[in-house]
Formats: sequence, structure tokens, C-alpha cells
Amino acid sequence: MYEKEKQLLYEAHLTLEKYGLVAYTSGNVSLRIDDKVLIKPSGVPYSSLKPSDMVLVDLGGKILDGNMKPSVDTATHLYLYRNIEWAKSIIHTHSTFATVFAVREKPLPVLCTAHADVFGEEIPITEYAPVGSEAIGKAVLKVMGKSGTVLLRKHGVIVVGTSIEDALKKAIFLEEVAKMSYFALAKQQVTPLDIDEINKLHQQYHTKYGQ
Ligand SMILES: O=C(CO)[C@@H](O)[C@H](O)COP(=O)(O)O
Repeated sequence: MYEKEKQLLYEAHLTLEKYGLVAYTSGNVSLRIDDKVLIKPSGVPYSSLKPSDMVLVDLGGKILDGNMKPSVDTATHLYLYRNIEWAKSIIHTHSTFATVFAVREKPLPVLCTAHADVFGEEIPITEYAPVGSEAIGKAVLKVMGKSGTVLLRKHGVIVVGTSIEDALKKAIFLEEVAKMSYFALAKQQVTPLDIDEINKLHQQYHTKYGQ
């Protein structure tokens, strides 16, 4: 059942790992197929994940196919699918630089051309919401803008895509622009010493310092 879609979803998880956006078991991807959703099984390391492990659920969370428990974030994904008509794929990661902004409880401002190109807006941040229920989905919907990309306060990121490729592209570019922004913001304006102080110190060093 849905062999092609399971393979596609499996490969999306490998792509996240290839780009260093997930580690061991963290994060998850889902794919909407009409009124059903395929999603990663919970807590399976990427190194042992298989296409046949993907779990098929209905929009209410009932398991329709699969031998494993679905992702702990299934309720979040389903809440977003039920409320965003154009959502076809959702990605959740803890990608490092984007999550640094989420942990610092700051939205990600538009500081570079790539951010404007892909997202066209500041990436908003949710209120804090606990894992394992619809709470994260509700918090995401409250702040989500046209980019379909949101920082989860103290947690990670959610990306909503019109396809699995669209969601992957946004997840990958989000981390790239977050990294550039992190380093850009870390560059502080450093004031040089006053010229009179430089001259005084230099003079002292060469005439009085030492024995
Ligand atoms: O953020 C969380 C839970 O806090 C998740 O992203 C986990 O990191 C992955 O959970 P599963 O999808 O394996 O259940």
C-alpha cells in the first residue's frame, strides 16, 4: 500500500540527515495523500529506518497501515493538515542554527538575499508548547505567515510545504539563512582605543615598562 509514497517519504528523511538537519531519531517528515497522512515511526534511528516502517494514519490519527507507533509529533502534523488546505508535506527538525534562534526566543529577521528570496518574511516564533498533542500545531497556526515556516520556541522548527520537495527546500534554506544570520549578528561593533590613549600607552611601554 502506497509503496511509492513510502519510498519518497523515506528518502526525504535521508535528505534531512544528509544536510545535517537531524540527528539519530530527532525530527520527522509527513506526506498528505488525500485524506490520509504517511509519517515517520517514532524513535527509530535514521540508520535503521526503512520505507516499510512509515505509518499511514487518517486525519484523526487512527492508524490505517503500519506495524510501528507513529511519530510523537503526529497530532501536530494532523492539526496543521486539517487547518491548512494547501499543506501537502510537513517537516519538523531541530536544525542547529534555526533552533538557536528558537532557544533564544527570537524570530529570524531577514538579513540576507537568500532569506528574502525563499521566505519573503521574518520567520516567526511560537509561544512555548509541549510535545505530544495538538498544542504545537495550534501555536504554529497562530503565528504562521506566507512562508509556512515557523520557529518553535525552545524546541525547533516546523516547515509546511506544498509538496515534499517544497518542504525539504525550505527546511534546508532555513538552516542556511539561520547560520548566516547567526554569524552576522555575532559580529559586534568594536570601538578602537582612543588615539591619545594609544600614544600614551605606547610611550609608557617604551620608556617606563619593565626594569
Ligand atoms: O521534538 C521531538 C520530540 O521532542 C521529536 O522531533 C523527536 O525528536 C522525534 O520524535 P519521533 O518523530 O521519532 O517520535
